[in-house]
Amino acid sequence: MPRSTPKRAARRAKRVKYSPLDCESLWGWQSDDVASAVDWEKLQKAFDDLTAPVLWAEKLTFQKLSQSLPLSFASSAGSKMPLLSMLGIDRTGAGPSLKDSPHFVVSSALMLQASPGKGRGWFAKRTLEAGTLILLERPLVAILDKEWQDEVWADCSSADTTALGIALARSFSSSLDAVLKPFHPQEPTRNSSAESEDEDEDALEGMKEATSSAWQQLSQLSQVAQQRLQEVVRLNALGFYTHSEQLCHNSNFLPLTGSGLFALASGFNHSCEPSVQRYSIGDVTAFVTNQKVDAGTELCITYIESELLCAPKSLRSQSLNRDFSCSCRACGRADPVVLGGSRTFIRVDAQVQARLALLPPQERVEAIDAALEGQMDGEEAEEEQLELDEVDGGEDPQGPKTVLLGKDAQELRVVQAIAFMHLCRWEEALQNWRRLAAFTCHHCPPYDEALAVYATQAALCALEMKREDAPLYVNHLGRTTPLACERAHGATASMDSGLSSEVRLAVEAHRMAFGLECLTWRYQREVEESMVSKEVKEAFWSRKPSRSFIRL
Ligand SMILES: C[S@@+](CC[C@H](N)C(=O)[O-])C[C@H]1O[C@@H](n2cnc3c(N)ncnc32)[C@H](O)[C@@H]1O
Repeated sequence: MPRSTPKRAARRAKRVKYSPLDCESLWGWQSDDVASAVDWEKLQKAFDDLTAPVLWAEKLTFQKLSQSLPLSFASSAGSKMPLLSMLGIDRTGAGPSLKDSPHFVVSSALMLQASPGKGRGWFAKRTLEAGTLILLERPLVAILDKEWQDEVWADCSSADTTALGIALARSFSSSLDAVLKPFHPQEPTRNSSAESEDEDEDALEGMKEATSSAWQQLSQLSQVAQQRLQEVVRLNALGFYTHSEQLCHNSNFLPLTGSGLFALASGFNHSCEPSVQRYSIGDVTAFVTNQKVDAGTELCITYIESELLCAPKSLRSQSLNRDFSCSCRACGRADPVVLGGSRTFIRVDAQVQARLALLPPQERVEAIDAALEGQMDGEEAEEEQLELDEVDGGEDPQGPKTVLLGKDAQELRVVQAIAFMHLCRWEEALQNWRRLAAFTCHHCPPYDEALAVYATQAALCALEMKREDAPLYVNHLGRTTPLACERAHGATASMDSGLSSEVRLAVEAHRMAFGLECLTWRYQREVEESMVSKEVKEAFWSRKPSRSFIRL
């Protein structure tokens, strides 16, 4: 794709109108029960309206997105809270003129307090059950990835935070100090550059030119203010990604991927064993406990991709790349596999997956079998030479030189499971989905969203197998006659006991990952675009147990 020149990018940036935001006037809702306080129907309808037109993503900007998705209340139980009061900051003005649209809904069980060795952090005031929605927040400012993808510097590793920094400076130019006040770091940190050594030099140069021209437009920003702003963004920005884990249609929502600065959520510290996970609907980001959290315990999220949490410690810390080393329980344990020195990692990224997807399904199945046995050739795999820190036990001379990390094996098994479904090999597909789910249960944080996705696909395959076995069903490749439909309904009633466990697992995993029951609207396209038959899709929805079914 042709990249625009820095001059053109700067001209375009000039045209975008940023409305200044003032933290004094921002407010939200504090409630004992966040999930019941929010008007989900309204949010879902607005999301559907936004994404329904064929070219909905054309010209979509963060500003348009945030204006399109309302955060409103279904119940009036709770109280209005100014943002700054939530952050424990005294307000200077005569008092906020609270604007109509709220920025967050936060649980009354949350408390921001000092966390030894980490600055501040969010703690639970009372015991929280797993699957509790504790915070729903939209960013103070954000930028969609598609808004800077044409820039010359788009390939630099810190491009997203640079873009966010510029957007922040433009939005808050009049009151930047006040806006940045609550954010870490209060003092400049040493490792202020996140640029990696192997960056493309042209891209880096382009980024420097473009950003310096953008900063020049913000002439009121002193060098010190610029540095503070860049640090705040680097250490607090959170990515958002709508429907990230979904397999069949996740690319439909790629334009909703971006980075934002969240005033309340930036109080969460990192752990490689996080007790809180997050998901987004556009820029509205939800935080949910994934385990029971006792009163007085700190609530942590992960700053790295959740798939990487099962990778060796040294890889986790390379990916973290912040102003601290993690000393969570997982980092205190020795890695189960001894790795040291130089290893070639087979990296299964989106390009590798796309290349595999181009193979006919049977060849794809075979290529992945070979890859899982460590025989992936350079055509299919991106190889990456990584120097690992020695971990306990030193280097194992017998150890493999080529390593396929668990998270990458997972990616391959997903592609293979989909290939099995293409081939109507439901039993093998089911085994893959179950294996994926089992790995997620053992190695990822509890109730990772991936589990809900794998369990959904497993349930669909199980239904499909049952359907093919049952003589009363017509083959899905043939036509369904009214008689067959009638008989099929009789058959599905008797299938309940055997299959409800697969479907129930999917529903339960989903309920816990999201902190609410939104299966139908969140997973509709995932199920609709799955390769199973129409009857199975209908059976899946009709078998969805009611809430009373679900043990929390
Ligand atoms: C988004 S802020 C989190 C809130 C921050 N502690 C505060 O006081 O505002 C991120 C910063 O918190 C600190 N931090 C987060 N997790 C940490 C951890 N596990 N150990 C030590 N410091 C941590 C680091 O300084 C990091 O750059």
